[in-house]
Amino acid sequence: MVTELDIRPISHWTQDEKYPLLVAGPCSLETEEQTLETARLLAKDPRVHVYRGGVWKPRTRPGSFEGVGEIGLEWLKKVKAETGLKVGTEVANAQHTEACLKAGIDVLWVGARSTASPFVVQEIADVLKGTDATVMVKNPVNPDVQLWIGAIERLHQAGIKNLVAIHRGFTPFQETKYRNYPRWKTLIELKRLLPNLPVICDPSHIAGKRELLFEVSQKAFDMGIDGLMVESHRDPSCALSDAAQQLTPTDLGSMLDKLVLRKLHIDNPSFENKLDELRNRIDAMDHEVMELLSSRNKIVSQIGNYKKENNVTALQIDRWTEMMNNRTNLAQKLGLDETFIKILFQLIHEDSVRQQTEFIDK
Ligand SMILES: C=C(O[C@@H]1C=C(C(=O)O)C=C[C@H]1O)C(=O)O
Repeated sequence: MVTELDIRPISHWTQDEKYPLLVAGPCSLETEEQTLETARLLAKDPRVHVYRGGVWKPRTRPGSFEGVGEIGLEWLKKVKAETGLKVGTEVANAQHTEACLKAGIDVLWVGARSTASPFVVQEIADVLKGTDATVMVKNPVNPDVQLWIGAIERLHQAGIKNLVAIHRGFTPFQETKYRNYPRWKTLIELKRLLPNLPVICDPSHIAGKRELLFEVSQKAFDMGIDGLMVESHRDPSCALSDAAQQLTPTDLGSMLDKLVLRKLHIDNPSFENKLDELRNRIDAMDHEVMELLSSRNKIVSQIGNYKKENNVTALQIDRWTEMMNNRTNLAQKLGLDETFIKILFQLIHEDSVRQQTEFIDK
């Protein structure tokens, strides 16, 4: 179900119509000096809106650097006073949230592990009730769009209107080149279900390494993302957390220079006309594809009928294997992506078998 939540655009709280939103800063605040020096370097770039810095770090296993705690909020206050940047940090419970409200932290975000826990999100929302806080919600660690939406709804029910979702990738279940694999189809689904929710991308947690940051960020802009949250440290080689994925403020600037920003729409009638013409052709083709699928289905049910009369199984594994080989060869010849064709025919085949078993067992 598509829901129209009363969510404000990012420009409402950044007071800046110049998209995209850029949130940058170290993974963790380590010392007052590191906090301020990194902030001074980042503040030189007018593209940076919010200075981020982790104060309470949710670490996978105990024993690693778990953040400096509340003293970090004092350092963020100094950053705000000195540079004029908005400041933000991650909150993972009611106590963190209260401390941030007291310190006047402008932007709070809920981390991926917290988003996965409705109790945690609710406790944060309860503290924020009645405030005009700005809250960003990272995707849960698993690609569950409803859980992500649920967290956003809990905050919205508490009256929070400055909401932003952050795509930071999902925990991989097998070896991938990413630390957390990006799953653009989950993002597309989120945008479909909550059309007015701004969404930004955290390429640092997706990439896990500096070298991949550019390609992930560009892909995010190609998908129409509203901004980026990027980890940046004055000297990443000495960072106490996420050393491999942070950029110096200078390298962040160079990366931003190279990124091509794209708009959802442009005001150009001849572009619109050409697009309409091509989209009409796609509509006609999709129509034909569906008519062909419907005709295919009729043959599948005729075959189902014969199978029932002759007590033959619905699933015919030899025929299916032969078909798969034939379809993937054809995909190659036609320049179609083999994996896509495999998945497409798996779906078609699954549906045929479902139809036939339902009919045979009736
Ligand atoms: C249609 C049939 O039944 C099943 C469905 C198939 C299909 O959708 O093409 C192929 C093999 C069978 O597993 C058939 O036996 O040919």
